[in-house]
Amino acid sequence: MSLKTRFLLLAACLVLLASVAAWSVFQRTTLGIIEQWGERVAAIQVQYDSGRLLQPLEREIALARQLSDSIVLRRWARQPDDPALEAQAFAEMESFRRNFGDNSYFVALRENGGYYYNDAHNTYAQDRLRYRLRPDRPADAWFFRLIEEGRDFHLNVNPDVELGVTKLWIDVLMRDRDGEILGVVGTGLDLEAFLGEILDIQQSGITTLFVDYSGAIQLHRDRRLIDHASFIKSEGQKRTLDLLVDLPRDAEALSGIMRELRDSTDRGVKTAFVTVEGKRHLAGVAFLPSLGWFEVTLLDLEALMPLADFMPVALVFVLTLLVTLLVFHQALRRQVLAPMASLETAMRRVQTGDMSPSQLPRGRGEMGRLMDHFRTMAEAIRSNTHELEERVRERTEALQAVAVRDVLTGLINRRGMQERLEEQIQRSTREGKPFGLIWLDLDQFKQLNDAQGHAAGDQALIQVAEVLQSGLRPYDRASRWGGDEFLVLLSPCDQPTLVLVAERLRREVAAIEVEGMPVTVSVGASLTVPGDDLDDILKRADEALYQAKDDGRNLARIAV
Ligand SMILES: Nc1nc2c(ncn2[C@@H]2O[C@H](COP(=O)(O)OP(=O)(O)OP(=O)(O)O)[C@@H](O)[C@H]2O)c(=O)[nH]1
Repeated sequence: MSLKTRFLLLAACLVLLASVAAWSVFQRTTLGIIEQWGERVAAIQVQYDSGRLLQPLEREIALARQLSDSIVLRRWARQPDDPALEAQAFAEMESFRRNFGDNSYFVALRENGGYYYNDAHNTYAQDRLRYRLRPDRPADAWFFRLIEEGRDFHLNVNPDVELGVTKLWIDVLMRDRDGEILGVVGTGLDLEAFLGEILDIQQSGITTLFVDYSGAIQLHRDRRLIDHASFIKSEGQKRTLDLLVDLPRDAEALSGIMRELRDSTDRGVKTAFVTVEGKRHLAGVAFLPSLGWFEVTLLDLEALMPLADFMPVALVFVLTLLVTLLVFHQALRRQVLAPMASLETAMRRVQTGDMSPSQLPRGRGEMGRLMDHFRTMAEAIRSNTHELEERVRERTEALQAVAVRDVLTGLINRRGMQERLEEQIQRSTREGKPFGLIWLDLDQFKQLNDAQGHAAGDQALIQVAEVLQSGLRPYDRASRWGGDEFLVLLSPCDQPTLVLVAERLRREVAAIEVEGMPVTVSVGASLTVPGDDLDDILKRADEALYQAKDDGRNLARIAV
């Protein structure tokens, strides 16, 4: 796997890891924001709804209390059959009827069990005694229970059997001076109208409801959930808050909050997260001591502040990560991968022996230093290699020179002469110019060796070489062909020159004397003709030399 792939994989893994971590932090943070916001909204909503409920109710309750305190009414309650007291009481009740919000009242007397009622249309002006309350009739149980429990004030949601409507009844006990209960008075508010005013607010995601001490639902937008005449029912029969929440622990939490609020003087709002119909809700609970009720506001957090609203933030985050990855990739490519690729190419060139200077980019930091080091190293290798090559060339030339030189005489040897002859034949063929070859062989050299010793023989050879060397033109060449034989190359050359030089060389050698003994040579010379190869010319010169030997030695013979 290449470095680039590995780095990108690593970067992708890191980005992925960072994304997961960031997503979880993002979710937690947004959830935290939503929760904090929800708690504040719940508190405001609860206070707002409580205000809306209490404002109209408190007025009605105050009026009902005034009615229960009426001296006229109390006097009549003790003697309901007294027509004079009844007339006064009816007049009093009539004035209250006009003041009640629903323009209706009820008075239920303990003395005669009479239930008196008149409505907004003054329907029962002549027939206010609607019926007699009976302990054995379930519909009248509220009256007997209130008296039994001695509850001075109670709100009761219950159908009006007579009228066929459901009302929110404000029940207030009427007592005489020594506290004896005379009956129950109050008014009934049309539940539909009341709910329409207080709870039927179309605010999606917000549900407000009111529950009594025991958690039984008293007011709810969904009428089916309202628990009628809760206070006369046993625990298991009531429609309570537990029905709304999905989990038992949520119901327990809400009960706990209600207990806490009821038992403390803190009139604030307490909140808890609950699940309603599978959705997470924030429940705000407040206690309304004047009613003995609790207000519960359920906020559907997902509906009020959908997590999707935070998506642009998430999108910006993801885009930032992608841009970071891109920038990282670009930076990696520019600052590491590209210089490394150039470095690798340069190294490969050095590896293959290409020592020409490499075009490496100038870098900064570690990469720049690496480039500089490589440049210095390549330069050192280049100069060392050059020096080495130079030495090898010199040594080779020296070896070649030694290989073609005769150690004794200092002339070029047979091999050196052969090379020159090859070159000369090619040039002569190319230029069409002949060259001359003179072959010299010492006469009776064996005798000199035998008579004067080998060193004297060597001396004779050296002196002959000196004669040849000094008697030639700069572009002619003399060589020791082997033993006591010498070969002289004359180029350029013509027949007269060949004859002249061959004779001169023979004559000059003949002047040499070693250890008192004369040294002579026999000479065979030949001039090349077009088309000659080396063997042809050597053969002709050799034949001329033999001729000189045959003719008596110390003679020069020219081949024709
Ligand atoms: N001192 C010495 N003698 C050498 C050297 N190389 C060859 N010789 C001798 O040279 C002699 C050559 O003899 P030959 O060419 O056979 O005959 P020659 O005595 O010269 O007689 P001709 O050539 O017929 O006149 C031999 O005795 C060799 O030993 C050398 O480097 N130094």
